[in-house]
Amino acid sequence: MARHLITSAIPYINGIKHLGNLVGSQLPADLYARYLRARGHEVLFLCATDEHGTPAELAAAKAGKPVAEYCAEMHAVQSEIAEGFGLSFDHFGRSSSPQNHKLTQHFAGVLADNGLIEEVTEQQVYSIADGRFLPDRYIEGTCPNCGFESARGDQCDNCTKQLDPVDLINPRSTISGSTELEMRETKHLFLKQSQMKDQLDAWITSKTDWPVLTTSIAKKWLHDGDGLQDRGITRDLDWGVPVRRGDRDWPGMEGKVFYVWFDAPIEYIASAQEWVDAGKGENWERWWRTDKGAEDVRYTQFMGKDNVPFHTLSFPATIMGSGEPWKLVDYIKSFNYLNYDGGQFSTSRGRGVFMDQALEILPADYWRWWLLSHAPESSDAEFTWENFQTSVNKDLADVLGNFVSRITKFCRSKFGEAVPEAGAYGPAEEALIADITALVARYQEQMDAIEVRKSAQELRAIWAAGNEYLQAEAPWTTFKTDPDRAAAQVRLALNLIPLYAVLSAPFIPGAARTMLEAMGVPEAGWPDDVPAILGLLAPGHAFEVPDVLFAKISDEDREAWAARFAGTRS
Ligand SMILES: Nc1ncnc2c1ncn2[C@@H]1O[C@H](COP(=O)(O)OP(=O)(O)OP(=O)(O)O)[C@@H](O)[C@H]1O
Ligand SMILES: [Zn+2]
Repeated sequence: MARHLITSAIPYINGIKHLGNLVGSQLPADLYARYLRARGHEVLFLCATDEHGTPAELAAAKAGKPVAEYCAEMHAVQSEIAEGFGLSFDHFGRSSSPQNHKLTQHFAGVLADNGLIEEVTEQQVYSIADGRFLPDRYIEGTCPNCGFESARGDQCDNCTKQLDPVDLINPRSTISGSTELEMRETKHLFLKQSQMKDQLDAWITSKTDWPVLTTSIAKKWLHDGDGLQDRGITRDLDWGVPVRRGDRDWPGMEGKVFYVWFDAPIEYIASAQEWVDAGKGENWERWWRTDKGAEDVRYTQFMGKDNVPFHTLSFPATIMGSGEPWKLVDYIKSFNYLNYDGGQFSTSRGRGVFMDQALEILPADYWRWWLLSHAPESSDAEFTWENFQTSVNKDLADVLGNFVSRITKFCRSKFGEAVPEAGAYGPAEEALIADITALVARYQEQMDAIEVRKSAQELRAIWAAGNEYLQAEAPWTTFKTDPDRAAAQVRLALNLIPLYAVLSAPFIPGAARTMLEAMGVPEAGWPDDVPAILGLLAPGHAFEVPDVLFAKISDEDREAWAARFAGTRS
């Protein structure tokens, strides 16, 4: 047994996540966590909501709520939807937690003590009416390029030109509408990542088994242009972790908060503290401190490609720069993007299918299966309704669902709802057992390597082997001439159901539970010994024919959903 710490990139708080977010972070992390637990390992699987920053303030303002209240509500919403998708977090924390405030301030303090923080004076737009500095997104004006009147300080949404707030004609504050703006000096803290470039480079270079997507992004940031740059880690905002140097004030930094990307990864650690403080576990340090028991922990992170620079460079710079014995990540599994029907998923534009809507349409397992079996690993992937319909109908309904339904119903009609006793296994059965044993070994190999699509392929092959056996041996035909032989065939096929359930549970936990309960073995464990597990259901063992595991998606449903999700969410 090993100890595995698993974290998923923490979803941003400003709305319900789409299927791209899900497959790019939380879902594959859940797959891996469920698999490792099933293999008997000790797992701590953490996630949280990422709650600070300007977009949270803007979303709260749009909803007409104080930002703290908005975040608390959205956290509850995301938490419930995560449960709906079967995401098996040990804790789903909040980056706004007191634990994260304290830890973020602690890291800033030790980084400063180690000479890795620089105070930089900059010019920034200040709104006299609002009494505050304005982040770029809080300034609007006329685009100097195209004349669009609502261009933002960072970009014009009309002509897409990247802007600086000083470029805008007639700039105004989006908070008050005031045009009384001026440039003022403000001080910010910078993390001196450039000083740690060689150390980070050597560390990344040593990770020869990491996905190329992960290391190539890290190398690009390390070496492109002028190389790794220092990074501003503070902002002039109200909402966030107040800048303090450990538990001391930070002169000159009053009223400022840490930049959201500084405190968000620290929440991975704080979430473990929250987990203990919520009474769900003990001793978080044995997961996070190599001087306090974490030296044998294997730490795996999951995220989409845009998060890679922060996890391969900025967060490790924080950890290494602290000089304290915190656990560094051992493996970063990153994903390309899932696109939606010829375009991008987009939260801000409400484009695509969102997690709450998905669950309104179909149970989580349908989505989990499609998303994981089409995970954007080696390249971007695309969700289309045709592809979704085809996969669900073929893999889930025709292969797995049909197998379970066919054999349980046939047994009930000829032998009753108990495993038949007569007959002995012959060469066809021995061959199937050998095949399945080999396939399970391959499936485990892919799961161990976190090759998500390949794992799904191997699992599908295991399901298909059972179907092919039934097709070839046709117990319904055998029964007419040799009922004892048919009994033996049915016995083996019934025994495949718990095996399928346990192997499939990381992908489709709901259907797996239904299968195990129907077969009367709710606690069946991982098939470390496949031939032995295929004797789990002894002759006479009672079962029930389960309800339909997976319904087929009709053309009418597909067309209706495609139409419903063609536009944007209001
Ligand atoms: N289309 C996508 N496909 C796969 N992963 C994605 C996609 N979009 C975002 N991600 C990943 O989802 C995780 C959660 O993202 P987050 O909540 O920060 O939203 P985001 O990156 O702002 O995306 P969006 O603005 O589209 O919601 C991150 O790891 C991110 O890399
Ligand atoms: Zn413009």
